[in-house]
Amino acid sequence: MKKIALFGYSGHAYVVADAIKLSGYETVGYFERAEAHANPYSITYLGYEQDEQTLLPLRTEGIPGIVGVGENNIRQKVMYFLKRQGVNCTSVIHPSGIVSGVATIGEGTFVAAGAKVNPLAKVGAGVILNTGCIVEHECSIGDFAHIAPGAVLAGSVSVGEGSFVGANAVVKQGVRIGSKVVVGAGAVVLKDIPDNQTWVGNPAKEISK
Ligand SMILES: CC(=O)SCCNC(=O)CCNC(=O)[C@H](O)C(C)(C)COP(=O)(O)OP(=O)(O)OC[C@H]1O[C@@H](n2cnc3c(N)ncnc32)[C@H](O)[C@@H]1OP(=O)(O)O
Repeated sequence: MKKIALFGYSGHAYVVADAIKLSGYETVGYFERAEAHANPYSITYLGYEQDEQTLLPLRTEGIPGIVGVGENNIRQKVMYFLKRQGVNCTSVIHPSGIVSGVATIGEGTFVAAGAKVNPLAKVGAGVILNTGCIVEHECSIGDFAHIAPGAVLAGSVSVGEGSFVGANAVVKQGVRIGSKVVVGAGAVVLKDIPDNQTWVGNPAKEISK
């Protein structure tokens, strides 16, 4: 059975833990700053990844990890740290997630239950494709982005690095969303969005942060 380590153990990490279990991996344990009070998956606590030696068993045995942190910046920082420490991240796809055979998914990317990734989509590293989202044909999603539950990206949409597309948002075909953008829940995005902006509503418009 393939082994994997989980980084983070709350909220989003529970969703990842569920998918890991259903995907037939053996979770060797979780890493967190301190042992979690709740342990719904009865996973062994392996320590804080920043403490020397805690990652040694993963390095020695070549066991990959996945970072179960919803916040894009933090997920990126932890993944970069792990890479520097010689620990690779791997993607996890829930058994009910559907990824086209001609789509690509980067390392450490999580595809949640019911998410669909259609042909020729290119999904970067450390991305969250959350529950039931749709990434249509030829979309391009930058590293460390998060497509929230139920969001729909129509054909050939691009989403920049570190951007967040909120729950049930809809993005019209061909629209280009920049980096570090926030699209609010339920937004309907009809126009390109420059980097670092927050857009909400239908039709979506910018709000100042
Ligand atoms: C598994 C998971 O849980 S994944 C996470 C899923 N969560 C989501 O999708 C939530 C996404 N977040 C949002 O939609 C947030 O409201 C944000 C990020 C867009 C804005 O949050 P904030 O910066 O805190 O803005 P704030 O709540 O102060 O609202 C600012 C204004 O925008 C409006 N607004 C905020 N969000 C939305 C929205 N989604 N749609 C329409 N209007 C909105 C507010 O009503 C407010 O308007 P007002 O100034 O006229 O009163």
